[in-house]
Parts: sequence; structure tokens; C-alpha cells
Amino acid sequence: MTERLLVLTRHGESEWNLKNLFTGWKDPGLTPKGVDEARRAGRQLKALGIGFDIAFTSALGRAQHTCELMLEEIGQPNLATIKDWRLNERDYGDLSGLNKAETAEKYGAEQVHIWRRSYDVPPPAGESLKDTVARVLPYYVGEILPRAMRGERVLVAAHGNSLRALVMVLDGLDAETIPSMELKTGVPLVYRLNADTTVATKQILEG
Ligand SMILES: O=C(O)[C@H](O)COP(=O)(O)O
Repeated sequence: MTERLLVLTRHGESEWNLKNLFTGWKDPGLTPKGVDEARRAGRQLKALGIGFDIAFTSALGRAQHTCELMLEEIGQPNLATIKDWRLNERDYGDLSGLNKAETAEKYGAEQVHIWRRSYDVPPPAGESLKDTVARVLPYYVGEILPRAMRGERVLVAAHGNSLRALVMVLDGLDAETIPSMELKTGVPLVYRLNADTTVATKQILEG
């Protein structure tokens, strides 16, 4: 039987995650903890006997480095990896670089939660999750899903919100339930898909 394996992993902790700064399309690197998280994710997958035929990541360094470290730990350091901006984190617009706690003090915790976790309310000059879905989903359907459907084992190393966009579709979440869904850094989501592209099983490899 064809195995349709799709593994999604948010990048390891970044330098701006540690400083509690809105990051979006800015390009800080991983912290030492983020490097450890990425390597641990690779080791967890290897322990399950999971390897890959193709990897996808974004145009941002924290995701690319996470992908490289995971593949190194799995023993596939030279695996073909496709880097595409459509998997980038949601653009946080004018909030990029601002401290999240200070922003909450200035605009209110509720407003910041809405900017961070709602479906269709964008941060100032940034992307809403709905905007992010509008670029991630077509890329998934056009470039990633066909490979999984023909039995290629696929790794996607990306970002908290570009992956929330994907998980929303895979898990059948809606605008009311997506705000409560968060993805931890460096924790692989292991999906196996049915022939009709729906989700057969999902495993979250908590640290
Ligand atoms: O871009 C960022 O700030 C983080 O990677 C994700 O931010 P969020 O968890 O506030 O959406």
C-alpha cells in the first residue's frame, strides 16, 4: 500500500523568538536552543524509521537551517530541498521587530491576540492568516501534495503561521477554532494521508 507521508515542522527557536519580537519576514537565525530543537526533531524522526524523498522550506534562514539540521540527524544531509517564499512566515508588517509584550501594553492584549491568532484580521500593513492561507494552500496543492500522493515522503520545515495555515486545512479547523491552535518550535507533526488527500493519522512528536 502506498504510504503518503507528510511531516510538518516549525523552525527551532529563533533569536527574535527568544527576545519576544514579532518576526514575520525578517530573517534572524536560530538560537543554540533552536539548533538543539531542530536536531532533536531529526533524531525523533530517525528513531521512528522515518526518512524523506524531498524537503520543502521557506526563503527564510531559520526554517532552512532547521531543515538542514533535521536532515543531517536523519542521515540525509544532501536531500533535495525546495526553498520557496510561499512557505514564509506570515508577514507581520509594521509590527515586525516590535516587542510583543510592549505592543500588548500599547494596543491591549486582546488586540495583539487578534493580530496574532485571528483568521481574517491582519496586523498593520501585514498579512492575516487568511492572506497566508491564500499563498500557502495553492503552493501545497500544486507542489507538495502531488508528491505525497504518489508516495514521496515529504518534509516541510516552515513557520508558526504558514504551517497553521496548512494545519487549518489538514485538520479541518475553521475561523472559530484556529485562534486557539499554536505550533511549538521544533515539534514534528507526522501526517499520513489517504488516497483522497484527507488525513488518515496525525502524530505530534512532543519533545
Ligand atoms: O513571526 C513571528 O513573530 C513568530 O515566528 C510567530 O509569531 P506569533 O507566534 O506571534 O504568530
